[in-house]
Amino acid sequence: MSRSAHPAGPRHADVLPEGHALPAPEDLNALDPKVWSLTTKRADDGVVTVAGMDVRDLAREFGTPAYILDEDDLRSRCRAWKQAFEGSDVFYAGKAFLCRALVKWIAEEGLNLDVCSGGELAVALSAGMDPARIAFHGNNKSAAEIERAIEVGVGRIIVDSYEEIARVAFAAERRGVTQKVLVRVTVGVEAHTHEFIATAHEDQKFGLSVNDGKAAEAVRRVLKLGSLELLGLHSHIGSQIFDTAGFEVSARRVVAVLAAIRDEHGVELPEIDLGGGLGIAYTSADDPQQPADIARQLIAIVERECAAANLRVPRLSVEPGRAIAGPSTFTLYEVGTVKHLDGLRTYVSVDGGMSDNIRTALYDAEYDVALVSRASDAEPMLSRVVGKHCESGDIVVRDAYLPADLAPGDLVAVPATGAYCRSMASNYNHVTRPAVVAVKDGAGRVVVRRETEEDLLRLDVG
Ligand SMILES: Cc1ncc(COP(=O)(O)O)c(C=O)c1O
Ligand SMILES: N[C@@H](CCCC[NH3+])C(=O)O
Repeated sequence: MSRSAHPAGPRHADVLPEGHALPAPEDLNALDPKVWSLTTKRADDGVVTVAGMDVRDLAREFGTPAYILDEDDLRSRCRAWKQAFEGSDVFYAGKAFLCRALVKWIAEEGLNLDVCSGGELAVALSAGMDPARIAFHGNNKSAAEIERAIEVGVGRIIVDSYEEIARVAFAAERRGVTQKVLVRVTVGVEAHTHEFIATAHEDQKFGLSVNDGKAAEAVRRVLKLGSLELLGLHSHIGSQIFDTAGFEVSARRVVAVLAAIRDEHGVELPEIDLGGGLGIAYTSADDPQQPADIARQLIAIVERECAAANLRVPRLSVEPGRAIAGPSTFTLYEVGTVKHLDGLRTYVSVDGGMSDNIRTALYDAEYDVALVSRASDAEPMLSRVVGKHCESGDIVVRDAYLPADLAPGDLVAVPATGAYCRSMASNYNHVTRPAVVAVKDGAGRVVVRRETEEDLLRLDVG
């Protein structure tokens, strides 16, 4: 199990015991390439740079906190997925992080896009994404969202309930079109990840169960409806997964359903989508799989299972989100206060918090953190990096070592925050959400601007 995603419940004692599991790193100035983006480096003067830009200049020009997105890193991950899944389709999962610049990058790199709300669809369309390359997800799409998706011609809708099958069929019929759909099936896999982000066990809201026959009934219904074309089946077992056994079981069970459909209806469905979920390294202790490895395993299983069932091999899709966006970005914060609690730990308060990264509070996620505006030879200091919110659970990094000479005004950065941080950001305490700054070849540009108080007040029309 990953250190970054584990079952809910207390994991750390408030005070780490003697010889605790978090040894101080040998070199506090080192940046582990596993968790930092491709072009992030510590220069000879001790200051960290990304895409050739000094983090102090980034802070001066764009303010803090800021999500600093390394465009070369993100694009190189798109390419790695595209190459690994040659002959299959890669849909980037926009829920991880979505903005217009990113839509353009993934489209240029040959990826398709998975959206799961009308809002995500709107961003994609406004960036000029070809609707035919969009897959529309969601367990409770509204009638208006379905209408719009069909009106603009999204390539596929992943249907998630009986009600939705009827709604999509009706909307397509009214428009006189045939809508391509996949049925989302629940294959009964207990993915090894945090319970909130596992999605293929029986007791949950997503999909239609294979075990209790609801998936088979959904297929029957879709096949009867002339305004729907059943492309195939979809399965997504969860997120931040390191153990690939879950993906393998899922692939095997989905192919078994294809065989059952062939036996019952005499049709061989042309596609399967095995979702996203590949874990990334949040700390040096995490050891994620590479896209090429996961591709090799999945393709081999699907081919083997199809051969055994005497089925044509369907076209495969995958939907990585975190594995593409996550490692590309670090959050840059300025230290505001450093509070030493005798015999306990040091609380380092930064100028953001749970409003820009809810993952620590929500999933007990673990992160790395480093002093980036200078190097330091000071002793390691057990620290908790906390935000500025009115809440004790406002923790960004639960346990980490920072140099003991850390002081207000220093810049610290938390790596691997490109996925599910800006996209889950909030305005708690009326804190404005940070900018996303894309850096490339020695230049930075704002791709999502920082919110202002004016933005907050614009919605307050009372
Ligand atoms: C249907 C679906 N596809 C893809 C993803 C992306 O997952 P991840 O970011 O873990 O790759 C998710 C989120 O878990 C999802 O629900
Ligand atoms: N938001 C979650 C993952 C959910 C994935 C979307 N189905 C996370 O930060 O890990």
